[in-house]
Amino acid sequence: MNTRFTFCMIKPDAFKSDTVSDILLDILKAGFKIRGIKITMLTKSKAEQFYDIHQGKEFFDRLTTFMSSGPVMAMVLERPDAVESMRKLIGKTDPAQAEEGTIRKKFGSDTTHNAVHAADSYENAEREWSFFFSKREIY
Ligand SMILES: Nc1ncnc2c1ncn2[C@@H]1O[C@H](COP(=O)(O)OP(=O)(O)OP(=O)(O)O)[C@@H](O)[C@H]1O
Repeated sequence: MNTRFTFCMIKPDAFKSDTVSDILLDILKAGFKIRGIKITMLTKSKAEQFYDIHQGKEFFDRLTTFMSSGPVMAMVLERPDAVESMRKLIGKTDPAQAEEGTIRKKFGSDTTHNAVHAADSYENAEREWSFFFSKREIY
């Protein structure tokens, strides 16, 4: 298993130029290299596929409607211990409970509009970047 790579996505609520650039700065300052980057918009059905694991949960429709409501920035990131480092950098799911200085604390509003997604395992990271990138789009 390669522990140098992870997947991250800036969600539609944070897709404003100031916020995007601040989040990118936080990611770069944490020592990540950007190996793939793409701005796209998910259809409702693509968002449902991406969050398939949450099918049936109370928030599933809210989450997938929000995720298909505007542009997202998908990224493949590299640094040692990539998944753990990125999860630490984004903070807890609910911005109100996220640690000071984390991306969700600074830029998220609530549990749905929480600014960023980051993969929670190396297996999921690969599944998630394959959803957005072909091999030749990762440098
Ligand atoms: N109770 C909830 N109410 C509303 N939205 C929720 C709730 N729990 C999770 N979500 C949404 O679903 C996403 C995925 O949930 P998960 O439990 O995987 O959290 P996470 O791993 O911190 O977030 P992500 O997968 O986006 O990085 C969350 O980021 C959030 O946007």
